[in-house]
Amino acid sequence: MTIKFKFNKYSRRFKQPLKTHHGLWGVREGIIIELMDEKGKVGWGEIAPLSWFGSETLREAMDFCESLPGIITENLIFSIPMSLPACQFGLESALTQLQGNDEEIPKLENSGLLPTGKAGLSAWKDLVNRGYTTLKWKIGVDSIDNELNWLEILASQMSEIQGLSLRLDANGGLNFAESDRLLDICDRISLGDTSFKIEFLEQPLGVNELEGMLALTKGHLTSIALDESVATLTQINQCYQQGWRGIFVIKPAIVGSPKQLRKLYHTLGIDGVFSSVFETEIGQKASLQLAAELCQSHRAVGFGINHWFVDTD
Ligand SMILES: O=C(O)CCC(=O)c1ccccc1C(=O)O
Ligand SMILES: [Mg+2]
Repeated sequence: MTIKFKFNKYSRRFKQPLKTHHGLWGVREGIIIELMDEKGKVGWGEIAPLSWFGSETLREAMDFCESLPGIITENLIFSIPMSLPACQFGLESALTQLQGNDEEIPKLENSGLLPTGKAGLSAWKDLVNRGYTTLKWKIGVDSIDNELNWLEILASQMSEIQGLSLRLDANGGLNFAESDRLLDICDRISLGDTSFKIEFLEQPLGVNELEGMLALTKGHLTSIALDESVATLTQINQCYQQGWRGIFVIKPAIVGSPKQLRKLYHTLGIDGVFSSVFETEIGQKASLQLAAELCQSHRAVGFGINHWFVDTD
């Protein structure tokens, strides 16, 4: 079976740049893949690299696409190297759609992403009005004292509505002492309230500080989730081997081959939270199908990001 291969670069602007410890991000660029079989059936896929998170760069993904012939095979798709994880995802999910193995977009509980910093305080209510009960707020950007103050305010405001929970994402921007202090406060907030919970703290320390994060899990009630440390399948495996049994954030669009992710997920039996990389609807659909298939927990997925784009909502 031969498959026609086409690709197109896209660019989408955010209403406001996303502020994280990695800096400001204002435009999402990626590649849309179109595969066509001999009968003219089409399958769409998306390559949405995030090089500051550990995937290949957009340039490397473009070079790879430009190196491919106009007619490819299934074999080629399953031989894309591990060094191009976003390309593995994009072409494999396009193939899945071409072969008709994709289903409807499943309805999963979603977490809404708040603007970073003080802006989160005036934005949470709007997201709750849109139906979100889990929200995520980025930290590790301002001074720890400011952020801890805002957290106390945000938590006390949110706890006035029954059944809400909050995720914190430091994007590796804290040190051990700051994380320890923050976790103490999170524990106290969650213990003191029967209805409001801080679900987890995501990636408090840097990518290579697994030992510190293992140490932080001891002595705190609040869970820790790895994100940047487990951006790719290789990293998931390494962190598991080094003893991580906490939460793993899985960003399907950059983690690598869906086929290999299925295998690893089942072998390790991990507690995963599936999350977006600001991909388009095409990448989101393929990611959410994987989340619905693999995720056994009742954790919300992190795809509440469409309100960030200029051309949606
Ligand atoms: O996970 C979510 O809930 C939203 C997505 C998100 O936070 C994110 C989106 C793009 C790049 C990095 C991250 C991140 O989790 O750090
Ligand atoms: Mg994160």
